[in-house]
Amino acid sequence: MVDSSKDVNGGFPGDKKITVVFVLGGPGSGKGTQCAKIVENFGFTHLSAGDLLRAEIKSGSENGSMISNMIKEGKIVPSEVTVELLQKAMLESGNDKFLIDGFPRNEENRATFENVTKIEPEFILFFNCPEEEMERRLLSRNQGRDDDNIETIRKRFRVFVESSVPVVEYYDMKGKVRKVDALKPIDEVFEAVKAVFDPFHVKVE
Ligand SMILES: Nc1ncnc2c1ncn2[C@@H]1O[C@H](COP(=O)(O)OP(=O)(O)O)[C@@H](O)[C@H]1O
Ligand SMILES: Nc1ccn([C@@H]2O[C@H](COP(=O)(O)OP(=O)(O)O)[C@@H](O)[C@H]2O)c(=O)n1
Ligand SMILES: [Mg+2]
Repeated sequence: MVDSSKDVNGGFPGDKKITVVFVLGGPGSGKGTQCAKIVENFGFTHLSAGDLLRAEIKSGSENGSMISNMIKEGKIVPSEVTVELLQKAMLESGNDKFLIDGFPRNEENRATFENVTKIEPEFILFFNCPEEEMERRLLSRNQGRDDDNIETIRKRFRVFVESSVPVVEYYDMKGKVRKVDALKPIDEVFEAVKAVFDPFHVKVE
């Protein structure tokens, strides 16, 4: 018998509704920082595409050196790799609500996720931040990342403007973008983030 639920639910078991929020914004805009706070306050699982790719390098996967080279150059890793990692993490989590951070970063990311999972995001949380502030934050992030050097940062900003902003514009045309001023202090940014999540009644006590 053909299980048609697979076609409408991205391979997730049964007909459980899957809620996905894409969290976008330039490098250093505060996506990871705010996602951690959303997880503390609401019942979401945080999946950072960049973290999953870095974990894949560490695991000694055959794609490791390709991923590592692309990250050092600030380039976007082929979508089939990233979408597979995201889908695996979603299934393993057992949750039905996901913050997908740093994805989709280009049209190919967006189309591949849509084709593979058939999931349409609930909304896009977008952190708006000037480049000079993002540059300052990245240069003092101190997480030992190979790509937080000024040369790679400039490349990442360029990729953001050329490839990622068009994805945000695509969703903006659909009325799905919730834009937040990310230049403010962390707690003030989170106040604005909470206002975006509250109407969705997803808070867990
Ligand atoms: N609103 C903020 N004001 C000042 N610094 C911030 C703010 N949000 C995040 N940071 C800091 O900036 C750096 C980048 O934040 P991060 O959350 O890793 O951004 P992203 O995931 O978008 O690259 C981190 O060192 C973080 O502590
Ligand atoms: N969807 C994605 C997300 C990240 N990446 C790669 O991972 C790098 C770091 O992404 P990240 O989201 O951790 O970076 P930040 O925006 O958090 O600083 C990107 O510059 C890309 O090289 C990717 O190829 N595809
Ligand atoms: Mg991040």
